[in-house]
Amino acid sequence: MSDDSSANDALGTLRAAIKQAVTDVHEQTPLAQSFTNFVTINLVANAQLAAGGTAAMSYLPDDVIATAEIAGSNYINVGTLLPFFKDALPEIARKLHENGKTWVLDPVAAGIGETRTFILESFRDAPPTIVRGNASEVIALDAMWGLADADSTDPTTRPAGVEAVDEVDAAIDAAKRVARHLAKHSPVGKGAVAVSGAVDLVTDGERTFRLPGGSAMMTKITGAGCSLGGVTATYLAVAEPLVAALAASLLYDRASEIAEVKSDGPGSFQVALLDALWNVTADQVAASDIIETN
Ligand SMILES: Nc1ncnc2c1ncn2[C@@H]1O[C@H](COP(=O)(O)OP(=O)(O)OP(=O)(O)O)[C@@H](O)[C@H]1O
Ligand SMILES: Cc1ncsc1CCO
Ligand SMILES: [Mg+2]
Repeated sequence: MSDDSSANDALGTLRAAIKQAVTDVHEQTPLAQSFTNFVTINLVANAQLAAGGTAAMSYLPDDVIATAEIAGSNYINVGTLLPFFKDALPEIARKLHENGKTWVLDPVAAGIGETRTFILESFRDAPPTIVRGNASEVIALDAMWGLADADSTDPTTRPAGVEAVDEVDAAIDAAKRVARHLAKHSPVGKGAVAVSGAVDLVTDGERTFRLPGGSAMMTKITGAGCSLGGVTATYLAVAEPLVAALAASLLYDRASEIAEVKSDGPGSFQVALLDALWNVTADQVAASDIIETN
């Protein structure tokens, strides 16, 4: 840990809140409900359990809205789309908003296809509390919601399937704009954006942090990002958005480092990742490198 001394107090407060969030999840086993893709649904639920929370997967609006009454937070991931999602997801977002419920969005493959674009655009005025995506997805969402200045363009950006083609740093300005937009509409008055990659980036629109570490093996299993979104919702059940996003991303970085050492390829890596999510301590998460940036 090598924090700049002038920033020590603020970072110290944040570390204490991160440690508290990890501890609270283990002590309170909060439920985070997920409406998530069919590729990685099992990993999402298992990762939420391994982090200390509980899971429930729902798809029909009345079921999602009823379950949200007993859940601490919620998670929506648009990775795989079915015809009814086009009506269901805008309705679910609107009702979560009306009912003052917090939720995390993973805008998987943002920018691809009319249906996905329609759904993601509908979230603009009933937005999530946290967006967790890769750089390409966050850049696409910022553009879709029209948050960028009219004169700023990013010619390198294009839809990227479910994998990122953009570097995390290319998404800093977009992430800050999206975070400020989320905060404006948030039921808890605050929002956050987590951009994953080799060095993760987390911002609440005011403060921005780089989180180094993790494992490149995360890109060799499916659902590392999806399950990180689910675990972010687990933490959002007990903590404010910035703390939840930081705690989840840091837990994933520490757990994936341990899993890489213990495993022998993608199959055993996924198993080792679940074990490590379970075994990493609140102190280990809170002691991680956190680099505040502009
Ligand atoms: N090159 C890398 N080195 C270290 N960690 C990485 C690297 N790439 C991704 N990660 C980690 O993997 C996790 C998921 O991030 P990633 O950017 O792969 O999400 P994603 O593209 O949405 O994944 P998916 O869609 O497959 O679920 C994060 O914890 C991130 O820190
Ligand atoms: C592979 C894949 N396809 C749709 S969602 C998903 C999981 C990773 O985002
Ligand atoms: Mg993804």
